[in-house]
Amino acid sequence: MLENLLNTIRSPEDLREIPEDKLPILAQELREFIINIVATKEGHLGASLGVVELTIALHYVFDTPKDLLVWDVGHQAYGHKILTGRQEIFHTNRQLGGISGFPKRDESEFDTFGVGHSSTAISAALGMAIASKLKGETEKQHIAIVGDASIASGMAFEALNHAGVTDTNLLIVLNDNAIGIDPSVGALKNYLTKVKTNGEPTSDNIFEALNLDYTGPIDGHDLNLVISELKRLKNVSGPKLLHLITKKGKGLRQAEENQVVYHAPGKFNALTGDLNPKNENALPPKFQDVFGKTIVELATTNEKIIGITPAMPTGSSLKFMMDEFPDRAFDVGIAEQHAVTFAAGLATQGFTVFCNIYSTFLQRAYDQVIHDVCLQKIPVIFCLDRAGIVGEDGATHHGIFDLAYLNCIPNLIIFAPRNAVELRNIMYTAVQGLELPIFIRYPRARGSILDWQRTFEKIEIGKAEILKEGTEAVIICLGPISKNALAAISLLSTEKQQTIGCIDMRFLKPLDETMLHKVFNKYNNVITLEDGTVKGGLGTSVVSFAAAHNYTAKIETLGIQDVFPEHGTVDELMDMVGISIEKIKQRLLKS
Ligand SMILES: Cc1ncc(C[n+]2csc(CCOP(=O)(O)OP(=O)(O)O)c2C)c(N)n1
Ligand SMILES: CC(=O)[C@@H](O)[C@H](O)COP(=O)(O)O
Ligand SMILES: [Mg+2]
Repeated sequence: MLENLLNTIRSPEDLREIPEDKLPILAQELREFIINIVATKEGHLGASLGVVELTIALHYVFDTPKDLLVWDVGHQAYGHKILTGRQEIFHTNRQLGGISGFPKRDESEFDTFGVGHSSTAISAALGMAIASKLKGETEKQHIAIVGDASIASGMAFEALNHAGVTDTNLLIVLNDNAIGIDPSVGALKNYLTKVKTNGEPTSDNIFEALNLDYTGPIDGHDLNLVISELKRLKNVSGPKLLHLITKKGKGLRQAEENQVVYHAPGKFNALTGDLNPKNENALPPKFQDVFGKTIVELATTNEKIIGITPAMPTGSSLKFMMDEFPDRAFDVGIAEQHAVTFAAGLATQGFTVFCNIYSTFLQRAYDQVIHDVCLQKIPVIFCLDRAGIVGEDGATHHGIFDLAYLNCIPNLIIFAPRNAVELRNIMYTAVQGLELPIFIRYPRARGSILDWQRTFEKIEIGKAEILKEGTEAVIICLGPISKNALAAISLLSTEKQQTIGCIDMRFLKPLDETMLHKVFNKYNNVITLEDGTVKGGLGTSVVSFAAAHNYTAKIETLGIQDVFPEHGTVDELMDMVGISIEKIKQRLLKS
């Protein structure tokens, strides 16, 4: 029987007024609240459902916001948001102008650290703990809540290694549900499974070996037990780790049974838990599926082909290859740095390696790209999914920096396929052998071609394509965003349309200089268009080219201008940054 306890909570102070024996009722209400909103507004589901008891217990026991909670990734922090004053606006989660899907410092004083990318929480909380020590705030508690997949990442290990030699009020809560987005992998996962199976820590406890005070494993859904352990640990000095066993998706049958899908299920029926029916058969495929199916097709006839993903088999669709060729497809866990150098190592031994990483997560492995791949001209084939604006995940997840951060590195090729056929053909081309590493970037989107599985054709490296001739002005685009340019042109009067040309550069590197000479010899009005940051990307390259060759055409650069776009739909955000069809049309009317 529910008691509307949740409605009485505007801050954790209200929560602390509730008698402990009533908290399980609150847990049920909080779960229902999350389910009801995510069912219609979408977002991450399973992770937040799994930490409902932990979230209540943390805010019940600790004096938040004075005590500092740091959620790792933050996709599991919906309950935290709801209990910390955001219940009434939670329905705006991940929508334009609404609250962020992740903890964010300028959203609430309870959000102590901005997150989205994984495995940062222990470092951040340790930093806060050392700061408190230096400031003499000896009573202050610092708690990092980190998942089993995220703790296996290099950054988390680095932080554990440091934490173990400090004398700080640091508590690491390991929320172990044995899964990331996809099932967790690796030797640490096997170790944690052993600990769980035995029901007690092994004699060679890995955390104790790192000098952490280890407690667990305990049932993370036993609210009273979690509360009593947190109360006890509050009085234990030094760095400590509490190992909780939880179930991702807890409380919604389908989410418990199908944890991968219900990580972020889209819309579903809040009462039954069933996913809303989708008819995707008649739609062109997502770029990720073109990658996933094409790599299987290529690997079927070429046993040198290897596929790698750092923890995103489903999101990247490498799972198709993992099912078909398990010996040649690797999920290395949340380990982007390792994925890049591992790929390079394999490639030195004659393998043809596809390393698929979301554009935003490749930021983690920048040194590996420079030092382990490009400097040595190792021809790894990188597929950067989720390039450009990704939508509701927002600022932490947009893949808008890759063009700029790759453009300045020597010895690489950067290609943006305009459609599924080009993605397929560049993968085929890369398998034939390239002298340099290639970075193939594509968006979180569907293509536009239904019959995309055509006979493979080789793509000429560094060749741009004229999509439309004009007379006065030209839009120089990069890859899929050319769709917006062509659509914008088509909205103009027939006469105006004839004046505007459109070119898809396709390759940011090598830049098709022959094409650019033609452009600057023909047009006085040049517009560049990209779905990444202009600074350092296509816009910068075209401006530099013009300057180097003394061309005097007027150049305007459309793209993301020195801002972090927030969350919203892709269309809304493209409009805000000036690269939607409508905004391009408005710009063309001025040409
Ligand atoms: C650096 C980085 N790589 C990949 C991701 C994508 N990602 C988000 S959540 C997640 C799984 C996290 O698993 P875990 O830490 O066990 O938390 P759970 O979802 O099980 O609560 C992954 C791989 C990310 N956010 N950051
Ligand atoms: C929290 C996180 O980083 C992932 O869950 C991410 O939201 C996945 O993005 P896609 O939905 O684009 O696969
Ligand atoms: Mg997990």
